[in-house]
Amino acid sequence: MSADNPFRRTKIIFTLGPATDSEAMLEALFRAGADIVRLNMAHANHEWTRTVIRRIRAVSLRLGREVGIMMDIKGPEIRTGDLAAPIELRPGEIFDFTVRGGAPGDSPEEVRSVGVNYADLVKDVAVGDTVLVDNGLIRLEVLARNETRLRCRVLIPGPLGSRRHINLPGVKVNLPAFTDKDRRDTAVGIEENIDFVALSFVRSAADVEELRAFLAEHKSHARIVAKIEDRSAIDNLAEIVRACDALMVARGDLGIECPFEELPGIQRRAVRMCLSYGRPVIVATHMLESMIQQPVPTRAEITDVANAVYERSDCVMLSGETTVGKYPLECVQMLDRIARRVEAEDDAPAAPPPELTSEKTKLLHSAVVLANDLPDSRILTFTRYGFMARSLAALRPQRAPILAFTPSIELQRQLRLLRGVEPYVMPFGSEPDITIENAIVFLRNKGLIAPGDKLIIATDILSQDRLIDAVQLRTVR
Ligand SMILES: Nc1ncnc2c1ncn2[C@@H]1O[C@H](COP(=O)(O)OP(=O)(O)OP(=O)(O)O)[C@@H](O)[C@H]1O
Ligand SMILES: CC(=O)C(=O)O
Repeated sequence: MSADNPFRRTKIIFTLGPATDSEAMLEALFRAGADIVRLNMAHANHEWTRTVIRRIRAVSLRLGREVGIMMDIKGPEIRTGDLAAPIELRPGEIFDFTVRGGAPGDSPEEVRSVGVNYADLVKDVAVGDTVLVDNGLIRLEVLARNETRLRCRVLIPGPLGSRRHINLPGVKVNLPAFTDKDRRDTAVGIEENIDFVALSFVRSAADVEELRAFLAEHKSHARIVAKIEDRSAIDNLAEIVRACDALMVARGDLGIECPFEELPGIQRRAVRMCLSYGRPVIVATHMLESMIQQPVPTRAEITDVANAVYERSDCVMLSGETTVGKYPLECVQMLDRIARRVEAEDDAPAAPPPELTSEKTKLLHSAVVLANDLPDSRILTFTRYGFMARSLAALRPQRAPILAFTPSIELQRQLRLLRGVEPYVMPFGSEPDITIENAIVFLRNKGLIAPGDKLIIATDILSQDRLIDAVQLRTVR
C-alpha cells in the first residue's frame, strides 16, 4: 500500500500527564492519530481522573474521533511517599525507608529518610538484599531492619523525588494482586466508563480473574490488560495470556526485575505467544525516552519502535515522553511516521495463524487468505460484540486494513487497540445487506474507498430467512 495509506496498522497509546492534559494538547494528539490514552493511577487523584476523562470524551466528540481510555492500576507496587523537595542521595550515605510512621523519631538526626506505602516491606526484605529506586537508577543495600524502618547504604546515588517506584528483585512481595487502592481507583474508572483496565505486576491467571470478577460485579465491560513486569509473570506467561484480553510487555519494570539482557528475548517470546493465542499485545516503555528532552529520537529508539512493528505487535506506548516530556506531540508524530514506513515495506511472509477452533474462525481465515492474495483490498466486517474484528485482527492480514462497523461507541473505542482495525460507528439496518450497502456509501463519501477497489466482506447474510456466515468479494462501483 502507498505511503499515503490512510490506515496505520500499529496503534499508539500515550500516557496522560501535566504535559498533555490540556484540551488543546489532547486535540493535537488525537489529530496526530493517538488511539488510546493511558492514565497512570500511581500519579493520579480521583478528581483529576474524572476531570481528564470527561475532557478526553468532550474533545473526542468535538473531533469526531473516539479514543480509548486505559486506566493503569498499580497492583502490588511499592512507592516512596511525597517529598517537599528531592533528596540528593550521596554515595555511601546511610538512608532509611520508614513504614508505620517510623522515622524521623526512630532515626538519628544525621540519617535522612523517606516513607514507603507498604508496611510489610520490613518483613519481606532481608539484610543484604538490594533495594532499587526510580526504575533502578538508585541502588541501596539493606544493612538492618526493625518494625518501622529499613536501614540501607547507598551504592548508586541519585536524586530521590516524590512517589518513586521501589523494586526488590527476587523478593516475593506479600501484597495482594488487586489492592484496596486498585478497587477504589477502578470503581471511579467504571463510573466514568473507561474502556480498559491495565493491571500492574500480574503474577498469575488468578490475578486477572480477580479483576474480572470485580468488573463483572460492577457491570463493567472494560477489557483487561495484563502487565507483565516480573519473573513470576514470565514463569506463568501462557496462563496469563490465556486469561487476559490483552497483554502489555511493561519493559520498565521487567528490565529491572529480570537481568536486562534477557529483555529482548522476553519481549519476542511474549509477542509471539500473544500472536499464537490471538491476544492483542502492547510493547511499552522507553520507546522514545530521549525525546523527553530532545526533539529527535536516537537511531536505536527508531529501530526499537520499528522492531515492535516488525514483530506485529498491536500497540506501541509512550510514558514519560508524554507525561512530562518537552515534545509529546512530536513523539506521537514520530511513532506514526515510523510505523507507517515500516508497515509499507514489511513483506515478511504471513505468520502462521493462531489455532482455529471454530468453523467461523476458519471462514474468517479464508477471508484473510483472500485479502493477502488481492493487492489493495480491504476487509469489511460488522460486529456487535467485537468477535469478528478481534478474530480478523488476530489473523494479521498482511496489508488489507480491517474496516469494522459497529453500532456501539464503547466497542468502537475498544477496537482501537487492535492491529489493523479501523473502527466506525454506524447503526445497523434491518437486514445485513442494507448495513453493508450503508457502510460502502459511508466509506465512499469519506474518500476511503474508490471505484475498482476490492472489498472482502465478512459478515452474516440473510438467505431464505436464515442468517448464514459468509465471505463475499465485491468490487466498488
Ligand atoms: N498524572 C500525572 N501527574 C503528575 N505527574 C505525572 C502524572 N503521570 C505521570 N507523571 C510523571 O511522569 C513520570 C513518567 O510517567 P510514567 O507514567 O511513565 O510513570 P512512572 O511512575 O515512571 O512509571 P510506571 O509506568 O512504571 O508507573 C512519572 O514518574 C511522574 O513523575
Ligand atoms: C509501563 C510500566 O508500568 C512499565 O514499563 O513498567
